[in-house]
Amino acid sequence: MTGLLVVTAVPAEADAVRAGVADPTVTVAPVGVGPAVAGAATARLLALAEAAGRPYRAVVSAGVAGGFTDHVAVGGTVLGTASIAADLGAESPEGFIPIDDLGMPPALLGTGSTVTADPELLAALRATLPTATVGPVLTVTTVTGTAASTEALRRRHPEAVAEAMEGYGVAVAAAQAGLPFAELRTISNPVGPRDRDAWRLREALAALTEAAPALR
Ligand SMILES: O=C(O)c1cccc(C(=O)CC[C@H]2O[C@@H](n3cnc4c(=O)[nH]cnc43)[C@H](O)[C@@H]2O)c1
Repeated sequence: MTGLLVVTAVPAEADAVRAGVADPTVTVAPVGVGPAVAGAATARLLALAEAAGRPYRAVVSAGVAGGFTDHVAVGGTVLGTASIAADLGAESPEGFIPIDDLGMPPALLGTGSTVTADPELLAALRATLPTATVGPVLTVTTVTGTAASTEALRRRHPEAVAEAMEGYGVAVAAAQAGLPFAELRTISNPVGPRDRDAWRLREALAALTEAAPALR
């Protein structure tokens, strides 16, 4: 039976998702932190399943995230409409230039800096998680930790609801395998100046378990 592949960064997130998933066809795999390792590991899992004659039918990147608090509170649940590689591009004296605007040949860009969530998969998740906040989720390779970089991200992506470190990488792996993709996050901390005391990891992992039955 083909199933859904849910990838998390760390084992604690995978355990939280498994604790709530009821569907036996769902596979939950912790694949590592950051878009490169998560993307490569997801691509490998998809290829292995395909070679074994049991291809996955869709991929979800799940885990905790920082929330843009004008959109979502700590402890809240987020569904991504798109996963955006927010720091993929070039700096300039005039500001950040996304990779899409650097004039590269389209064949070198792949999906560009944005992968849109699969509309049907997103609609199914929204139907079972009606209170989730819905909007773009940024993928960053450096956790935002100053007021200035938070403001810069907000200016460039006013609709973004959260930032995390894997979604875009997982999304590219899914896109290259021709599979539907979505991102599900629960908020462990506000995006803003670094403050480890503001972290609510336990609450975010509990919220992940509560959201997990939607993964089916
Ligand atoms: O030491 C810190 O200041 C710090 C702040 C936020 C996150 C971290 C991590 O090491 C967690 C990375 C891990 O969790 C996801 N995540 C959670 N919150 C955020 C965030 O605000 N910005 C980016 N990623 C976040 C991420 O997907 C990673 O898997 C350390």
